[in-house]
Amino acid sequence: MNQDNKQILAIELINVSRRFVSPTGKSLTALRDFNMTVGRGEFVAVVGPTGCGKSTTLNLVTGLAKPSAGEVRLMGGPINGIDPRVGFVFQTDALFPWKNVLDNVMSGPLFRGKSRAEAEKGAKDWLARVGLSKFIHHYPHQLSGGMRKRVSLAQTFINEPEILLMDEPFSALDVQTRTVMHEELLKLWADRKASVIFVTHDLEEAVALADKVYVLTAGPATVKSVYTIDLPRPRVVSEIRYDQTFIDYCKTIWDDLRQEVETSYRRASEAA
Ligand SMILES: Nc1ncnc2c1ncn2[C@@H]1O[C@H](COP(=O)(O)OP(=O)(O)OP(=O)(O)O)[C@@H](O)[C@H]1O
Repeated sequence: MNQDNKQILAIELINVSRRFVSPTGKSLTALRDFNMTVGRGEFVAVVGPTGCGKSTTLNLVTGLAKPSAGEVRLMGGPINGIDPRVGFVFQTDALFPWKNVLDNVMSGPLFRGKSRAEAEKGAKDWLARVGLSKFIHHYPHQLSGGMRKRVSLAQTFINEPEILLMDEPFSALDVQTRTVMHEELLKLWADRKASVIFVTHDLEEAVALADKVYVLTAGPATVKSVYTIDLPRPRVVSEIRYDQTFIDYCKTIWDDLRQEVETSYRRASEAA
């Protein structure tokens, strides 16, 4: 990558608004004057109260949705539909239940025109990296939640995404498995340094993983504050939570986020 390319931002949301029309015909503004930038290789986490507009932000970056106003840019250019440079990991697995683990991971490269031999070699390599070599002939229903999530990571990383969008990918997992998955994700990410937007409700997860944490306001979401997380890498997620700097970041950001969470709850109870 030459110097000029490095300076081009991976993702830009510039003065973006996104409005929806509800089934009753009422207009709802989910995002308002929203600005966000993600540099090349940067890991950005997004936190905000429930229903504020976090997933809507990701949908705009996928190209599945268009902004009502403003502009979304990827790698310095406009978005034209679904971009092959973008990978996704969501809360629910996108695994094909009728395919075994190997075939699930091979499906992306095959779709992108790789030969069966190449796809199989790549899939086996990635499954080894996520510790699932012994399970390649298993079907998704024969795996634990953590193992399925590992398959999802292999399925995503095999396509070598330059941009990785993650929407609460680990929220359905138990606490211990989540910590293991955090470590795995950071290891996979460190090798290739995709540019990441990671949406989560879990502030500690955001601080442990990210270079920057965006705090969103209660809906309509706009950016309330951006924190740079100056914790050294590589990070050991199971230990970082005892680090005083980590605790200080969590406290400071929670003070900021709590006001928005309270606003959101107050509005919900007024509406009820
Ligand atoms: N397709 C749609 N049509 C109408 N309203 C929508 C649509 N998608 C989202 N919304 C509304 O936009 C707002 C933001 O939704 P969004 O899913 O982005 O929030 P979120 O922060 O990701 O929520 P959560 O924290 O619960 O996951 C919500 O009020 C939601 O009801």
